[in-house]
Amino acid sequence: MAHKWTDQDGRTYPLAVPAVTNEGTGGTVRAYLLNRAKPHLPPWLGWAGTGVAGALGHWHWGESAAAGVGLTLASVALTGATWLMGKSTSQQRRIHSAVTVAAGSAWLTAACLAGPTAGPVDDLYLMGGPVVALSWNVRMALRHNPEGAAGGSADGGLLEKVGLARAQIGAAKVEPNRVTAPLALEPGEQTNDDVTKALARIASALDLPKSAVRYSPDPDSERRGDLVIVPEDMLSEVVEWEGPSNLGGSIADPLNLGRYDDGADLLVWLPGDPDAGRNSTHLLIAGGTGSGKGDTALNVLTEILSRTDVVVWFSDPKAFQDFAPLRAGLDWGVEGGTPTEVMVAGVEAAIPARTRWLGAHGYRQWVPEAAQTQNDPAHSCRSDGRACGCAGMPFLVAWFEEAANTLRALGDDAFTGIAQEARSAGISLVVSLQRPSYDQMSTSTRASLPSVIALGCDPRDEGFSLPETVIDAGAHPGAWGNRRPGYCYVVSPGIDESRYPSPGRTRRFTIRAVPVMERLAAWAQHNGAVADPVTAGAVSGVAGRAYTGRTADDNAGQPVALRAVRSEEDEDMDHGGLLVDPEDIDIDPEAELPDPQEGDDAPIFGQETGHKPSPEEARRLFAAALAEFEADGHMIVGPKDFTDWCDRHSLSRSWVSLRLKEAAQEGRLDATNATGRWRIVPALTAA
Ligand SMILES: Nc1ncnc2c1ncn2[C@@H]1O[C@H](COP(=O)(O)OP(=O)(O)OP(=O)(O)O)[C@@H](O)[C@H]1O
Repeated sequence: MAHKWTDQDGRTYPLAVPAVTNEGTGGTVRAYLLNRAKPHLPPWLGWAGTGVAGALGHWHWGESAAAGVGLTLASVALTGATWLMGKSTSQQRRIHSAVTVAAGSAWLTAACLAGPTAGPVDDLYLMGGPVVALSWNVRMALRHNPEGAAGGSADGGLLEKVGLARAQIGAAKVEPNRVTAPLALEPGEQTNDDVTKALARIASALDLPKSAVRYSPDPDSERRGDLVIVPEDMLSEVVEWEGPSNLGGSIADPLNLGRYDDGADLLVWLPGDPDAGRNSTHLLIAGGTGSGKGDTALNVLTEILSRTDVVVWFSDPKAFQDFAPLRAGLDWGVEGGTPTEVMVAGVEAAIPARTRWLGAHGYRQWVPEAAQTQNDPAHSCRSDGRACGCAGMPFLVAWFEEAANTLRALGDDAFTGIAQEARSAGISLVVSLQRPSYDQMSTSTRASLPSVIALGCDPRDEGFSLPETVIDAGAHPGAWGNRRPGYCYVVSPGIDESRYPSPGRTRRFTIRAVPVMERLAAWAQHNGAVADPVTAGAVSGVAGRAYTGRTADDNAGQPVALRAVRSEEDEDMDHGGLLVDPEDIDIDPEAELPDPQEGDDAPIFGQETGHKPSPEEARRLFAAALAEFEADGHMIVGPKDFTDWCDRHSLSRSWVSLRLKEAAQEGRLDATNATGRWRIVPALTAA
């Protein structure tokens, strides 16, 4: 009979599976029932066979004593063999098999020797046989129960195939392109680790990529968790950046960097949130060459610059190759080398000043209200409890592009210290690396960056980018290399931990994005925050003119607060004072300061070579050189910066080295974390 189905429009389709229909012949129904009953027949055939064997055995061996001994021994041996062979199966099945064989062979022995109808032998056959056969039928029926109610796994053998037999899958939650199945493992036998080790095999069994299968262990149980399967890669479509997600919002609002593979927004928070019990964080952007690190950084930076209560200090040794269109929106932008060292010193100086200010205004950590004028008596620094009206303090993002050299020069302890203290000062550090590996950044420095955007990398570097637990749960940025630009895993406070192993993708920046970025930078210049007097004062105290507020070539856009600081500086100068860190107040920077006039008269450059200056003249030249460096904003110096100068004045670098130490004792210089490098203490009277 042909099985067909006709739809409402009269179209006919062949049916792949033979259907049982009401109009079917008796033959069809019989065949169906026989088909269903077939698997249950073997125990009954065994019962019938044992009966026949008993009758034949009695006819043959009924009178033989030797046969009696042989049959008994054979029965014991068969039962023992069954028990031994059942070792690899479940305990329950082993006992069931052994009891069946023992009962069958004992009855057969009795039937052969005494006769199948003697005494209770026939009754035992008629009552015991069907019970044993039925027990096997029941066992089979339960094993095929589609709900898995009897304890077998209902995964169609998948878990057995991947070595997780006896684990149980609960009711799966099915969403578009995502199946989440709770998994319960065999108590005492299996652990969550066994599942993470089996993830690649599960992906293979399902014919999916490794990254499509993840496991989120239940933090409260070593044998429970969620198996998440995302069959289709919904991230393959490239999404271009068209503009910031929340122009004019607060930095406390999430930064929207792209999307996850289920279409959800990829969000990151930099400041903490006391209500949510979340701390502020520092962010590492890690990815191999061509992984889309540059575009990812642009996603982060454009989001930050679109908020009104944050300022950004940005160091880029690659001369703003990628970030040029946004430069005007930065409060301070520097290139690599010494200016970056100065920026690090600036951050170090800003930390205590900002922490003090936050504490004085009753903030335990930075919150958006701290960025507003302090009109709330609850956040007053006045002792009489009235509102103080102090200018607000915007959040500060200090960003170090391609930071490996900077961090190495700074040293682990110094960086760890800065990172730790910055969080309570309303400062987030953002660090990007050329290559995510431990030869670029030490373990302890890595550990002080709690958040990461991990883009494609070399498989050997996965352990650097992501925490082990996230890799175990199925995250593999190494599988992408540079073939999937913008694909990333994000680990950061505020994101549900079960999301950590889910891949996301940031947006792509093309040439079309450039004018939009330029408009954003111009917008930020006029609508974004400017450094508050406390931060600007602290950084000017170490960076002097190197700190520009906004960018070096943007005097018109100099922030209002900074202008205020500058005029305070002028006042200080009138009174012969200096704007210095309170800690430095007892240093007398006047001690060996060059006379500016004299400095002008004594040209640093253009001296006749070969003329060796007198010791007094040499010292004067040296002081003038320091003043010149300062005027240029070259605030961190070491002997190597004096190489040309030494040649011109026939002085040695070791002489310079000694003078530098001397100047440090006199307070003109301050030690940095790098040996032989000194920070010029600004002498605002110079130049
Ligand atoms: N989210 C994305 N979607 C699609 N393509 C992207 C995405 N991000 C970046 N790309 C593309 O991938 C390529 C490499 O990106 P990018 O230059 O940002 O990588 P990189 O990691 O910064 O590399 P390098 O370290 O060499 O500068 C570029 O052609 C870029 O347009």
